[in-house]
Amino acid sequence: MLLNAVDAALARDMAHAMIDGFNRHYRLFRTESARAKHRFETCDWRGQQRAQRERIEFYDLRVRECQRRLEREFKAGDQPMAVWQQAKLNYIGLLVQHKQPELAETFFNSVTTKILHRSYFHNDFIFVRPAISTEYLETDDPGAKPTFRSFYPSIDALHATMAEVLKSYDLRCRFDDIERDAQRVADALRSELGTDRQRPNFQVQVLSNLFYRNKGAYLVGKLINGFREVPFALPLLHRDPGVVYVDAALFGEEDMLLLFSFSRAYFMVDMEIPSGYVQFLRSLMPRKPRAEIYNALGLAKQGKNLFYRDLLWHLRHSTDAFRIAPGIKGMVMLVFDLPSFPYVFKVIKDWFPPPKDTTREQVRAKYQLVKRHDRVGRMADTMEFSLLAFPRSRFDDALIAELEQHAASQLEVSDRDGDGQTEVILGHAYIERRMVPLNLYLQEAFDAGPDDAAANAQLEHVVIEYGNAIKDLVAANIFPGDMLWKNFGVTRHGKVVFYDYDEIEYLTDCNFRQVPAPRNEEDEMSGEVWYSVAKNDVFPETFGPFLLGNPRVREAFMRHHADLLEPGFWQSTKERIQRGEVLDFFPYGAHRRFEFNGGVKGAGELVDPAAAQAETPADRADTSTPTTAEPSE
Ligand SMILES: Nc1ncnc2c1ncn2[C@@H]1O[C@H](COP(=O)(O)OP(=O)(O)OP(=O)(O)O)[C@@H](O)[C@H]1O
Repeated sequence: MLLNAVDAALARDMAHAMIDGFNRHYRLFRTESARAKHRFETCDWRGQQRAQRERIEFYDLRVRECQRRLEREFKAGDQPMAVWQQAKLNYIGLLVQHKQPELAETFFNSVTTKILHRSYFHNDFIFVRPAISTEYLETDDPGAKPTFRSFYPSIDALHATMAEVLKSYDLRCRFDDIERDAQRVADALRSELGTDRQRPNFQVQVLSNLFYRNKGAYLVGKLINGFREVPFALPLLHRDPGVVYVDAALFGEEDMLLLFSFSRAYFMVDMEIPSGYVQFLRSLMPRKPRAEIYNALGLAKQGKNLFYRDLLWHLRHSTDAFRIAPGIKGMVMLVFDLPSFPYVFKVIKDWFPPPKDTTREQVRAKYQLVKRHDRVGRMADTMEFSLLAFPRSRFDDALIAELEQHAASQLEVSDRDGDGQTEVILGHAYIERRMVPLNLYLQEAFDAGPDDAAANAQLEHVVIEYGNAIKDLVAANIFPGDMLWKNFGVTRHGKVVFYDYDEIEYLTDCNFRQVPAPRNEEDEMSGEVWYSVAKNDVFPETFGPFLLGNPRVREAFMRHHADLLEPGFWQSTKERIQRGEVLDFFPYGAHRRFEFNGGVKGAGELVDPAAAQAETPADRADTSTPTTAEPSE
């Protein structure tokens, strides 16, 4: 439809206002991410954590600002479809030379749906698929570093190249001993190559900016030898304030997946061309969806947008049915999944049976707390959706009955968009990665019987992991509240991760108490709690009966984690946090540290099985082993 001159100018101005809004957003996002370097250099750990938390809010603030401007200056909500269509076309024109076109498209969607959602439920104005390609995008700024850089060492002089690489980041810190670190990294790289001979195409490629998270900076790249590519990441830590060293060399897709896990805080990286970073990272982790990579880089809305596209695509190419998730049903959350898709969908129930004493708002606040908190590799990240629509034909009847019974307020079964298909529309839902519920995982080991060595090893491993998960959460100031096995899941890497957030509290808000001695025989024989209990009182000695009914589990647990049943452990951790200690949680075990094993991958596992399991050595070794996570103050 042709627009008159006034409307054409309006559409053009709307597109400009929209891109101004996005550019302001990305400038602030990038500046905050770039400042991570200075915070790392000056050991400003509290500042780093604060910035990580606060950056999460940036997007919604900028979307609201832009929405207000469009409504105020252009009465955008009242404009006819033709103006919106033209505004979108103009916007596409503005993205042709843009360096973050995919993010700008998502921003357009966010602002547009906010303004138009009341007027048009079904609208054609958003970017359902990308209009602008991000392929081969690179910086035009002659002074800027490209997204990644290549170095061409010889296999025997790898250490010299690695020293050059380490220096190239211009960190305003002194390396403790750069020659030693470069040598260690070169040795580790060579040992990864094994007996492979050097091929003509032998190079090291590294992303041009470091990845910052909490107390660490990570150099990410790959070694290429002929057709073989070895992904690697080098964690840099401070030995003393201002003196840094390379703590370990992480290799291969599995190590990268742990580094970029959905259960950790988002990285801060200064990226002019985020799609270039994503593409490079994807070459290191081909099985990780791009949605999750964007998430890990703190670009959560892009992650969510891509996830939703992946979900629609998956639905289009699968035929299985949504079903109630395996495991023990929640009292607060109704959980379902699609067997062919590796995520679960969680809807808050309309009411909660006793002893649950919470509200929908409180549950949402707890999920929000987790989103903003450092998840330390032990809490699953969630994406929050409203008005999620699925074809009714993909739901089994038992699940619909369950939704009608427990979450009717969130359920609509209708053909709202008038396309002739009945849909299930959920008012609000969380989506998170699917894991194997720990109770089911343990049951498999029980079913195999006590003589099955593999099952015994599996049992021991997850019991150790379970205790480690709790200790990590506790060190991060999180009291999980409900620690039953069913509230934890086991990831593909055998890691135990917590996912039930409705009862979590800050550790510092809890009061850990010893069970008082019985006053008389009546107290002693009483099956009831005879002593007074205040709201946030916790009695660690009472955990045992709930958790350790199975003798095999009990035996393994008591061998590794008996301290969890003593109030002293909890109290002393609480005191450390109250003293202001900032602990960090590193995405690799103690056995991977150069100073622990000389940098040889796989060595050390035999030295101390418990430490080898541990990904955060400091926190459970607060007394003995050298640590990677040291208190900052
Ligand atoms: N990420 C996940 N992967 C696999 N299964 C999951 C996941 N999250 C939840 N579940 C399944 O759904 C069940 C209920 O989930 P969740 O613990 O979040 O609900 P809840 O209502 O908060 O539980 P509770 O009654 O213990 O408070 C779990 O016991 C588990 O079986």
